[in-house]
Amino acid sequence: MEHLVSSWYNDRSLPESYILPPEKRPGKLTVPLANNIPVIDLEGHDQTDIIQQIFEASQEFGFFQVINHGVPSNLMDEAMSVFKEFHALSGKDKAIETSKDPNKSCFIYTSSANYATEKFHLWRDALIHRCNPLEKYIQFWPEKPPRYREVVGPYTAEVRKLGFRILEFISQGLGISLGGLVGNQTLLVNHYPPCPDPSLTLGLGKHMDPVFINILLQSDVYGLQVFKDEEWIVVEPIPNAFVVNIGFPLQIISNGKLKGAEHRVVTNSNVARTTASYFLSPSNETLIEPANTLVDASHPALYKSLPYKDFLIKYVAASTDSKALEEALSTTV
Ligand SMILES: O=C(O)CCC(=O)C(=O)O
Ligand SMILES: [Fe+2]
Repeated sequence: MEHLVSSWYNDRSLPESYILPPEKRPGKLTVPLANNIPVIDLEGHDQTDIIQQIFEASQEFGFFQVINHGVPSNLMDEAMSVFKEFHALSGKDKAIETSKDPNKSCFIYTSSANYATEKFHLWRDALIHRCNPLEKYIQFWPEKPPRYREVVGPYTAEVRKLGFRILEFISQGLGISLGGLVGNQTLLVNHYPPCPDPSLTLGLGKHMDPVFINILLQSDVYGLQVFKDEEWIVVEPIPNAFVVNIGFPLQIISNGKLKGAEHRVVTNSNVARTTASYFLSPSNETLIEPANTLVDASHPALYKSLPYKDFLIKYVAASTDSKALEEALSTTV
């Protein structure tokens, strides 16, 4: 675990292997707050209104935030505390706590998971584990910090409910049913320590998520940005909100109606940032293809059809280059 950024970053300048080529550097670190992504109140409106707002945000931005979403705020705070405590453990403890499953349903990595082969590294450590069914996977989760399982069990159960509820709203907006297509449900706890030079590196490079949706707890530290109309816009931290984003498989299934938004994470030099992504992914056999009901003579299928497991192979091959992925899957090139 000697490579984990949190094991060595203190008092060091940025090692060369973290310096991005000029065209990949973050550029302006302060980006405009105007034109920010929509904040949707899940309590304050009738269902039709909520569906409409989610649909419009998913079309225009591929991103929105939700408030009054039903996940208790004390559970969100406690989960964030244990996530931070986990990343504050020694490298040795983190290695022990994430090696309980020989099938690797829980593990820790740094940068992009291709540490050994990548051209440059990213300023991030990540804990990842499966969440559902809970009885199957919880035995492989960390036992340090001592409250990890006790807090993260109920937290993931609540976020899962919220995720399915949002997927149902999206289903209704599209007129198709997505809930039955969900396979893996995964928690990814990202940690970005304070960085000696945020202008030269990134926490996460520009990417689209290869999942249906991500329900993100982003804490109170800025860092997440969305690429829209050739500009980076900030996803402002809002107390007790979740950030939701649409992944590329939903862009395909919706035949381009919804947007699998590109996003990235910038670092900062003052404080550590910890975030937790809860991914709802399609099952391996799900055909990732434009839904029949969304294809007609005036809306031809924009994408080829392939099972999710093969989609993932193409996703990995494109190595976060969304244009290459679009080209690999498009019917028109
Ligand atoms: O840490 C963040 O703000 C975003 C994380 C993210 O994009 C991801 O986990 O895919
Ligand atoms: Fe992401």
